[in-house]
Amino acid sequence: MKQDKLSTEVITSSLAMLEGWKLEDDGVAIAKSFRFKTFASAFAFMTEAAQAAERLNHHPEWFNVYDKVDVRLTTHSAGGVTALDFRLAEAMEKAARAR
Ligand SMILES: C[C@H](O)[C@H](O)[C@H]1CNC2=NC(N)=NC(=O)C2=N1
Repeated sequence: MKQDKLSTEVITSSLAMLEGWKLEDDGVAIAKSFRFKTFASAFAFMTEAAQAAERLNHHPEWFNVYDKVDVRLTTHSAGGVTALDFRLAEAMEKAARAR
């Protein structure tokens, strides 16, 4: 399904409902740095997030070092932030809460 780029207003109000997510790169992406207790927890989070990404057919850019996972979400085909980025962000919040 073709995703439309969200307006800055919609992005800002959607971000207000998510803990710790920020607009990045002049509004092209949303990002969060997750911190876990151990590498095992961080990797379990990544496994669950990867399964959500496959279900949504929407994939994160991320970088893991030990207990930290830096996530950047953008919709490559739209060149900006779409509703899919927020659906994946919500799935990641749920996965992080389960750790
Ligand atoms: C062919 C496939 O549907 C596309 O390449 C999907 C896969 N995952 C994706 N993930 C993200 N973040 N942006 C995309 O544009 C995108 N496109």
